[in-house]
Amino acid sequence: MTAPDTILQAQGLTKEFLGFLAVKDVNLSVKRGSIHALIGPNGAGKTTVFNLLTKFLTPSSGTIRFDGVDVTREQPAAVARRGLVRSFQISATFPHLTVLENIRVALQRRAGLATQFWRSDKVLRQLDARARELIADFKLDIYTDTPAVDLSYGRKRALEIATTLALDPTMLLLDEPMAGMGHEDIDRVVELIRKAAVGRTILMVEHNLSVVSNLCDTITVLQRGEIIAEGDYATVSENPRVREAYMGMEEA
Ligand SMILES: Nc1ncnc2c1ncn2[C@@H]1O[C@H](COP(=O)(O)OP(=O)(O)OP(=O)(O)O)[C@@H](O)[C@H]1O
Repeated sequence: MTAPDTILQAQGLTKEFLGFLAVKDVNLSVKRGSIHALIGPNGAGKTTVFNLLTKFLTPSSGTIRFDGVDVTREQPAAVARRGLVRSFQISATFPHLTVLENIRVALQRRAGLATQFWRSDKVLRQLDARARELIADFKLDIYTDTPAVDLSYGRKRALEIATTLALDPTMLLLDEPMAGMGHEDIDRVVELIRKAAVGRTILMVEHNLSVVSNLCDTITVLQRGEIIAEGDYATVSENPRVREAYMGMEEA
Protein backbone atom coordinates (compact mmCIF):
# COMPACT_ATOMS: atom_id res chain seq x y z
CA MET A 1 0.00 0.00 0.00
CA THR A 2 1.40 3.42 -0.93
CA ALA A 3 1.14 6.13 1.73
CA PRO A 4 -0.89 9.09 0.40
CA ASP A 5 2.03 11.46 0.75
CA THR A 6 4.27 9.18 -1.32
CA ILE A 7 4.17 10.17 -4.98
CA LEU A 8 6.70 7.70 -6.35
CA GLN A 9 7.47 4.32 -4.90
CA ALA A 10 9.85 1.68 -6.16
CA GLN A 11 9.79 -1.71 -4.50
CA GLY A 12 12.36 -4.44 -4.95
CA LEU A 13 13.74 -2.68 -8.02
CA THR A 14 16.44 -4.80 -9.63
CA LYS A 15 18.28 -4.49 -12.94
CA GLU A 16 20.60 -7.08 -14.29
CA PHE A 17 22.85 -6.54 -17.31
CA LEU A 18 24.10 -9.89 -18.63
CA GLY A 19 24.53 -11.39 -15.18
CA PHE A 20 25.78 -8.14 -13.58
CA LEU A 21 23.43 -6.69 -10.96
CA ALA A 22 23.61 -2.92 -11.49
CA VAL A 23 20.62 -2.26 -9.18
CA LYS A 24 19.76 -4.64 -6.33
CA ASP A 25 16.45 -4.68 -4.55
CA VAL A 26 16.05 -0.92 -4.28
CA ASN A 27 13.11 0.34 -2.19
CA LEU A 28 12.64 4.04 -2.73
CA SER A 29 9.81 6.30 -1.62
CA VAL A 30 9.66 9.89 -2.76
CA LYS A 31 7.50 12.17 -0.69
CA ARG A 32 5.05 14.42 -2.50
CA GLY A 33 6.33 17.99 -2.67
CA SER A 34 9.90 17.14 -1.67
CA ILE A 35 13.22 17.68 -3.42
CA HIS A 36 14.89 14.28 -3.25
CA ALA A 37 18.44 13.48 -4.35
CA LEU A 38 19.99 10.26 -5.47
CA ILE A 39 23.72 10.30 -4.82
CA GLY A 40 26.56 7.81 -4.72
CA PRO A 41 30.06 7.23 -6.05
CA ASN A 42 30.71 6.54 -9.74
CA GLY A 43 29.13 3.32 -10.94
CA ALA A 44 26.75 3.16 -7.93
CA GLY A 45 23.72 2.68 -10.17
CA LYS A 46 22.19 6.17 -10.02
CA THR A 47 21.67 6.53 -13.77
CA THR A 48 20.29 3.02 -13.99
CA VAL A 49 17.73 3.75 -11.22
CA PHE A 50 16.87 7.03 -12.94
CA ASN A 51 16.35 5.23 -16.26
CA LEU A 52 14.22 2.57 -14.57
CA LEU A 53 12.01 5.17 -12.91
CA THR A 54 11.47 7.05 -16.16
CA LYS A 55 10.91 3.75 -17.99
CA PHE A 56 13.89 4.12 -20.30
CA LEU A 57 14.97 0.73 -18.95
CA THR A 58 12.76 -2.20 -18.00
CA PRO A 59 13.41 -3.62 -14.53
CA SER A 60 14.47 -7.26 -14.22
CA SER A 61 12.16 -7.37 -11.22
CA GLY A 62 10.34 -5.02 -8.87
CA THR A 63 7.53 -2.52 -9.20
CA ILE A 64 7.16 1.21 -9.68
CA ARG A 65 4.06 3.10 -8.60
CA PHE A 66 3.47 6.72 -9.52
CA ASP A 67 0.63 8.65 -7.95
CA GLY A 68 -1.04 5.44 -6.81
CA VAL A 69 -0.82 3.70 -10.20
CA ASP A 70 1.42 0.76 -11.07
CA VAL A 71 3.46 2.06 -14.03
CA THR A 72 6.03 -0.77 -14.09
CA ARG A 73 4.99 -1.90 -17.56
CA GLU A 74 4.22 1.51 -19.07
CA GLN A 75 6.15 3.21 -21.85
CA PRO A 76 8.14 6.42 -21.13
CA ALA A 77 5.67 8.60 -23.04
CA ALA A 78 2.74 7.18 -21.08
CA VAL A 79 4.31 7.96 -17.69
CA ALA A 80 5.24 11.40 -18.97
CA ARG A 81 1.57 11.98 -19.80
CA ARG A 82 0.76 11.02 -16.23
CA GLY A 83 2.96 13.93 -15.12
CA LEU A 84 6.27 12.16 -14.37
CA VAL A 85 8.59 14.05 -16.68
CA ARG A 86 12.28 13.75 -17.15
CA SER A 87 14.04 16.94 -18.06
CA PHE A 88 15.16 16.88 -21.69
CA GLN A 89 12.90 13.91 -22.38
CA ILE A 90 10.24 15.66 -24.38
CA SER A 91 11.56 19.11 -24.17
CA ALA A 92 14.94 19.13 -25.87
CA THR A 93 15.53 22.66 -27.05
CA PHE A 94 15.87 23.56 -30.70
CA PRO A 95 19.19 25.40 -31.15
CA HIS A 96 18.08 27.69 -33.97
CA LEU A 97 14.76 28.71 -32.44
CA THR A 98 14.74 31.68 -30.10
CA VAL A 99 14.05 31.40 -26.37
CA LEU A 100 10.45 32.53 -26.93
CA GLU A 101 9.93 30.10 -29.83
CA ASN A 102 11.35 27.18 -27.83
CA ILE A 103 9.01 27.80 -24.91
CA ARG A 104 6.09 28.35 -27.25
CA VAL A 105 6.72 24.97 -28.91
CA ALA A 106 6.74 23.25 -25.49
CA LEU A 107 3.51 24.99 -24.51
CA GLN A 108 1.92 24.03 -27.81
CA ARG A 109 2.87 20.42 -27.20
CA ARG A 110 1.25 20.51 -23.81
CA ALA A 111 -1.88 22.05 -25.31
CA GLY A 112 -1.84 19.42 -28.07
CA LEU A 113 -1.43 22.12 -30.68
CA ALA A 114 1.86 21.00 -32.13
CA THR A 115 0.37 20.23 -35.50
CA GLN A 116 -2.40 22.81 -35.41
CA PHE A 117 -0.75 26.11 -36.23
CA TRP A 118 -4.06 27.32 -37.62
CA ARG A 119 -5.52 27.63 -34.11
CA SER A 120 -7.18 30.90 -33.25
CA ASP A 121 -5.11 33.99 -32.55
CA LYS A 122 -6.69 34.13 -29.12
CA VAL A 123 -5.31 30.71 -28.11
CA LEU A 124 -1.89 31.55 -29.49
CA ARG A 125 -1.90 34.90 -27.65
CA GLN A 126 -2.65 33.04 -24.39
CA LEU A 127 0.29 30.73 -25.02
CA ASP A 128 2.48 33.74 -25.67
CA ALA A 129 1.47 35.31 -22.38
CA ARG A 130 2.36 32.11 -20.49
CA ALA A 131 5.65 31.82 -22.45
CA ARG A 132 6.63 35.36 -21.42
CA GLU A 133 5.76 34.56 -17.81
CA LEU A 134 8.08 31.54 -17.84
CA ILE A 135 10.80 33.60 -19.53
CA ALA A 136 10.51 36.22 -16.78
CA ASP A 137 10.52 33.55 -14.03
CA PHE A 138 13.75 32.20 -15.45
CA LYS A 139 15.23 35.68 -15.88
CA LEU A 140 15.70 35.14 -19.59
CA ASP A 141 13.84 38.34 -20.58
CA ILE A 142 16.72 40.00 -22.34
CA TYR A 143 17.29 36.82 -24.34
CA THR A 144 13.67 36.44 -25.50
CA ASP A 145 14.67 36.75 -29.16
CA THR A 146 18.09 35.09 -28.87
CA PRO A 147 18.52 31.71 -30.59
CA ALA A 148 19.14 28.95 -28.02
CA VAL A 149 22.48 28.16 -29.65
CA ASP A 150 23.83 31.60 -28.65
CA LEU A 151 23.01 31.27 -24.93
CA SER A 152 25.66 30.55 -22.29
CA TYR A 153 25.75 27.00 -20.95
CA GLY A 154 23.94 27.92 -17.71
CA ARG A 155 21.21 29.81 -19.55
CA LYS A 156 20.75 26.91 -21.95
CA ARG A 157 20.09 24.65 -18.95
CA ALA A 158 17.69 27.29 -17.60
CA LEU A 159 15.86 27.27 -20.93
CA GLU A 160 15.73 23.46 -20.88
CA ILE A 161 14.18 23.48 -17.40
CA ALA A 162 11.74 26.20 -18.49
CA THR A 163 10.61 24.13 -21.50
CA THR A 164 10.14 21.13 -19.19
CA LEU A 165 8.05 23.24 -16.83
CA ALA A 166 5.95 24.40 -19.76
CA LEU A 167 4.64 20.81 -19.72
CA ASP A 168 3.49 21.45 -16.13
CA PRO A 169 4.70 18.11 -14.71
CA THR A 170 3.61 16.85 -11.29
CA MET A 171 7.05 15.39 -10.77
CA LEU A 172 10.30 16.36 -12.42
CA LEU A 173 13.35 14.12 -12.71
CA LEU A 174 16.65 15.86 -13.29
CA ASP A 175 19.79 14.02 -14.27
CA GLU A 176 22.83 15.92 -13.03
CA PRO A 177 21.39 19.38 -13.64
CA MET A 178 24.66 21.05 -12.55
CA ALA A 179 26.99 18.96 -14.72
CA GLY A 180 29.64 21.08 -16.39
CA MET A 181 28.59 24.36 -14.74
CA GLY A 182 30.65 27.07 -13.10
CA HIS A 183 29.80 28.54 -9.66
CA GLU A 184 27.76 31.43 -10.94
CA ASP A 185 25.56 29.23 -13.12
CA ILE A 186 25.18 26.69 -10.31
CA ASP A 187 23.79 29.34 -7.95
CA ARG A 188 21.35 30.47 -10.62
CA VAL A 189 20.16 26.94 -11.45
CA VAL A 190 19.78 26.10 -7.72
CA GLU A 191 17.38 29.03 -7.46
CA LEU A 192 15.52 27.91 -10.59
CA ILE A 193 15.11 24.40 -9.22
CA ARG A 194 13.85 25.80 -5.93
CA LYS A 195 11.30 27.83 -7.86
CA ALA A 196 10.37 24.87 -10.07
CA ALA A 197 9.79 22.79 -6.93
CA VAL A 198 6.91 24.94 -5.70
CA GLY A 199 3.84 22.71 -5.89
CA ARG A 200 5.87 19.86 -7.43
CA THR A 201 8.11 16.97 -6.52
CA ILE A 202 11.67 16.78 -7.77
CA LEU A 203 14.03 13.82 -7.88
CA MET A 204 17.55 14.56 -9.00
CA VAL A 205 20.77 12.68 -9.54
CA GLU A 206 23.52 15.07 -8.55
CA HIS A 207 27.24 14.79 -7.90
CA ASN A 208 27.69 18.23 -6.35
CA LEU A 209 27.24 17.61 -2.62
CA SER A 210 27.06 21.28 -1.68
CA VAL A 211 24.11 21.67 -4.07
CA VAL A 212 22.48 18.58 -2.58
CA SER A 213 22.97 19.81 1.00
CA ASN A 214 21.54 23.21 0.19
CA LEU A 215 18.60 22.09 -1.95
CA CYS A 216 17.38 18.62 -1.02
CA ASP A 217 15.05 17.50 1.77
CA THR A 218 15.85 13.81 1.45
CA ILE A 219 18.94 12.08 0.14
CA THR A 220 19.23 8.46 -0.86
CA VAL A 221 22.77 7.13 -1.11
CA LEU A 222 23.51 4.25 -3.46
CA GLN A 223 26.61 2.14 -3.55
CA ARG A 224 27.16 -0.87 -5.81
CA GLY A 225 23.49 -0.89 -6.75
CA GLU A 226 22.16 -0.86 -3.18
CA ILE A 227 20.79 1.81 -0.89
CA ILE A 228 23.24 2.29 1.98
CA ALA A 229 21.67 5.34 3.66
CA GLU A 230 18.73 7.69 3.48
CA GLY A 231 17.66 10.84 5.29
CA ASP A 232 18.43 14.53 5.40
CA TYR A 233 21.95 15.74 4.59
CA ALA A 234 23.10 15.92 8.22
CA THR A 235 21.99 12.33 8.82
CA VAL A 236 23.48 10.76 5.70
CA SER A 237 26.73 12.72 5.88
CA GLU A 238 27.37 11.33 9.37
CA ASN A 239 26.66 7.77 8.33
CA PRO A 240 29.90 5.71 8.52
CA ARG A 241 29.04 3.71 5.35
CA VAL A 242 28.49 6.92 3.43
CA ARG A 243 31.72 8.44 4.74
CA GLU A 244 33.55 5.32 3.70
CA ALA A 245 31.93 5.28 0.24
CA TYR A 246 32.85 8.93 -0.25
CA MET A 247 36.24 8.82 1.39
CA GLY A 248 38.44 11.32 -0.35
CA MET A 249 35.67 12.12 -2.79
CA GLU A 250 34.03 15.08 -1.04
CA GLU A 251 35.48 17.51 -3.53
CA ALA A 252 34.70 15.34 -6.55
N1 LIG B 1 23.74 -1.02 -20.46
C1 LIG B 1 24.60 -1.53 -19.57
N2 LIG B 1 25.17 -2.74 -19.76
C2 LIG B 1 26.03 -3.25 -18.86
N3 LIG B 1 26.37 -2.65 -17.71
C3 LIG B 1 25.83 -1.45 -17.45
C4 LIG B 1 24.91 -0.83 -18.37
N4 LIG B 1 24.55 0.38 -17.83
C5 LIG B 1 25.20 0.49 -16.66
N5 LIG B 1 25.97 -0.60 -16.43
C6 LIG B 1 26.81 -0.85 -15.26
O1 LIG B 1 26.01 -0.69 -14.10
C7 LIG B 1 26.74 -0.03 -13.06
C8 LIG B 1 25.97 1.20 -12.62
O2 LIG B 1 26.04 2.18 -13.64
P1 LIG B 1 25.31 3.57 -13.57
O3 LIG B 1 25.63 4.32 -14.82
O4 LIG B 1 23.89 3.40 -13.23
O5 LIG B 1 26.07 4.24 -12.33
P2 LIG B 1 26.07 5.78 -11.86
O6 LIG B 1 25.92 5.75 -10.37
O7 LIG B 1 25.09 6.55 -12.62
O8 LIG B 1 27.54 6.20 -12.22
P3 LIG B 1 28.13 7.65 -12.67
O9 LIG B 1 28.11 8.49 -11.44
O10 LIG B 1 29.53 7.27 -13.05
O11 LIG B 1 27.31 8.16 -13.78
C9 LIG B 1 28.11 0.27 -13.61
O12 LIG B 1 28.99 -0.75 -13.18
C10 LIG B 1 27.91 0.19 -15.11
O13 LIG B 1 29.10 -0.22 -15.75
